[in-house]
Amino acid sequence: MPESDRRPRLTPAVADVRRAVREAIDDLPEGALVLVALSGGPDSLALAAATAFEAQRSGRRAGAVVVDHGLQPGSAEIAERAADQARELGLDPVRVLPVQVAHDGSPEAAARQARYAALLQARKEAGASAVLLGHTLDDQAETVLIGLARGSGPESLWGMHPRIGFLRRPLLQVRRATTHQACRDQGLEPWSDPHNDDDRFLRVRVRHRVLPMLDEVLGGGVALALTRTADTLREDAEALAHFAQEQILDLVEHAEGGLSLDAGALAANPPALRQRIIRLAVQSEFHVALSRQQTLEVSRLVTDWHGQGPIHLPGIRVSREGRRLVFVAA
Ligand SMILES: Nc1ncnc2c1ncn2[C@@H]1O[C@H](COP(=O)(O)OP(=O)(O)OP(=O)(O)O)[C@@H](O)[C@H]1O
Repeated sequence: MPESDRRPRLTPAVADVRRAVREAIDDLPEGALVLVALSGGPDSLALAAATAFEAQRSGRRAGAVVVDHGLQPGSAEIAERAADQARELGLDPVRVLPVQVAHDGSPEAAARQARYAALLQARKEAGASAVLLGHTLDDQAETVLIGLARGSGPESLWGMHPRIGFLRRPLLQVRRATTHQACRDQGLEPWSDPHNDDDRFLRVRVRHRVLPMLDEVLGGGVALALTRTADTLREDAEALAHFAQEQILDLVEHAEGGLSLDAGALAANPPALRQRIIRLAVQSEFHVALSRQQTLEVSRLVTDWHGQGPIHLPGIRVSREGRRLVFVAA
């Protein structure tokens, strides 16, 4: 490509991606290092270019980590090519990390687990303040839709968190079309992952068939509506989690082999909060995640108690003893 075509141009797409990155790293101190998780695909390549620019502009440092899952022939070359692109963009340090992907269960889940472990380890070793991931608004919409279809509870509808621990996802409000355009505008040539067109993957079918069909039938903007819903749900859920955490400190008493909660105070809470407190108590004491059905059963010992006997959950006995709801290991 002629040198003149590679010169970064400030087009609307480039500006959008840069703005998203600027907002995502705004709270970090001068001199802080951020690492871009770079697959070489268009989303993370656009993210890398914007991060290189924004970090330099604001006196911060930006590096990149490319994980080589070793799952397909030539993966090491693909990873090296992405690393070279990152170096050309001025990112430093740039590391390629080969990982071992476990062979039991779903290969995608195993690859994801190995990737996140490697990214967080790399962050630690480099002393970086954050790792930036290239998930876009379209990825979020797909995640929400898949969660909704699986019926795996409200948590699956929250979508991906914009910030969780050291991980940040600056592009969750940016369309995939924008990152692709930003790459073209800057003369960047992303790697095209053949998996992204492989219809055997549920996510690919949702991307190529379901979302376009929903757009056609329901009118455009479905992806945006899905992500907005996820944001609202997540914010509400975070508020409930906060209140549950706060309340549990007042309601709980620890005892030999378990704990008890003040049933009267628990009953005074709205159902959503009451159920969360029950789940949180069980999770923290017994490391068990109660299903909705189990939680409702326990909740009835609080709101609908007329002397009935204990409930037996796997490894836990729950009973009502006067004003207290008692959980003991069984
Ligand atoms: N091999 C990898 N090395 C480092 N980071 C990765 C790798 N694969 C994915 N990621 C990170 O996770 C994000 C989401 O991954 P996903 O698999 O959905 O994207 P992709 O199709 O590989 O490519 P991209 O999102 O870069 O266009 C990427 O944007 C990137 O930040």
